[in-house]
Amino acid sequence: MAADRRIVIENCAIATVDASDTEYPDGYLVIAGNRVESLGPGRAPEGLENVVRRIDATGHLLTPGLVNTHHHYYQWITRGLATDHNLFDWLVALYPTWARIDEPMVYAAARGSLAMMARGGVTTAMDHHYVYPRGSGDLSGAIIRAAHETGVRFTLARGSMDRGEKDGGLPPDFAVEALDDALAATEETVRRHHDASFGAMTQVAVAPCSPFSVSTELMREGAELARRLGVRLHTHGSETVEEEKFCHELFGMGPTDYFESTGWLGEDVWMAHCVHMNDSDITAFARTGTGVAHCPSSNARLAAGIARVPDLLAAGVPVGLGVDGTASNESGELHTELRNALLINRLGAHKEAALTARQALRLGTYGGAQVLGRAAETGSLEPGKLADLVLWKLDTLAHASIADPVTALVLGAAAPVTASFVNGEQIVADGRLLTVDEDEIARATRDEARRLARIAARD
Ligand SMILES: Nc1nc2[nH]c(O)nc2c(=O)[nH]1
Repeated sequence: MAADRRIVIENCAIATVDASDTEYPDGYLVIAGNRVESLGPGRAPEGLENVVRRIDATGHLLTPGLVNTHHHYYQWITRGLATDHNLFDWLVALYPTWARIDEPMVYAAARGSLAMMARGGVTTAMDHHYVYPRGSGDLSGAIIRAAHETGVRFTLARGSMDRGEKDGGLPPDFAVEALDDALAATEETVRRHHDASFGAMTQVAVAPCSPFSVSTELMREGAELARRLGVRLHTHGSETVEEEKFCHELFGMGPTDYFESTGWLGEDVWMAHCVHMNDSDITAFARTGTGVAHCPSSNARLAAGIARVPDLLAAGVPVGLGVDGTASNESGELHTELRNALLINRLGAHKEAALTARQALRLGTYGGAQVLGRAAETGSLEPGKLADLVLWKLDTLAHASIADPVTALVLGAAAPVTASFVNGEQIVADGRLLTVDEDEIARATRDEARRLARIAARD
């Protein structure tokens, strides 16, 4: 894209989610090339050159694009199973099916997961993929291809499991990789796909799965690998009481102390869930700058509990939002997680003082960019940052009578996306993806879900 091609968006409310939470009830934003050039109250400045498009956004709220910080795309083809289980029982029920996935299945599932999020305003996505059956093909390559086709900014968290049942782990032995294979494949994925430059569309993180599916050696050596290669670290942590018990029994300490002992606290680390954290765990996260991916719907679906998000934020811990895998959050949408984060946290200790609508929007945008290490590039609307942004239609039956647009977005029904831009390129128009064919993806994911179910039933 030529650097000076301009798109002007006018006549909308704007929530910038900058450090001062600046908002304009009626404002404009100018995109130049792939960046936000200017924004403010009233009309755009006169005399701008190379304006290729003007969008009259009357009735809309403009926000930064949403950032998803935790997901497992392959689960798109195992949704709606083991619906009344807690985490460990759910995993034990699903591992045997997951261990049969192959490249076409993972590609289809990734396309489904990405399409669902992108049409709902996600502009930066991630996938924590940790199931790599022997001979299943280039799964990481397939996921990255799907993200590229969808047009979102993307982090692949290259996951791994090497602690099978025979080593006291939860997954069956046939579902895990050998330690050296996992490390070598992770390093190769980083070397092939990670782009460290400003505005990168693809990044890779090192992401062993969870304390009960990964050896202590893989945790330690994974951390060393990530730091040698200069990439981020991601894992599941403190999700359930069962995990806490597992850590005490096997390692003689709770999950946070275990993570610290293996090199897993730091500014380059973010962890999914973090539900069962005591005060000293929260202090350790704050002291080290470790980030959290809060997944309210999944935590409710698996009866994991309520993360202490207000305490994490008060302590200064970076917190973003996560859909989590769609086998534990069948909706697969992130914009509804803003609402769920607010509502679920009000059921916790802080009650009505838990989270405001603006804090929920910040979790889903700037907070997510922070935990993915990309806050200098995306997550807020500021001159010089990447033009990753969403126009939410709020003059609908569902929203028009709510005066405050941020409240309408967060507490109202899921708002339609009129336009979504990544890097200044439009990927959604009137709720439909411009980059991929949603109906074709729906058919492909149905077919691959059926093929996987047949193979799993046969083996
Ligand atoms: N919610 C989830 N938690 C997990 N822990 C683990 O080891 N795997 C998972 C998962 O797929 N979802």
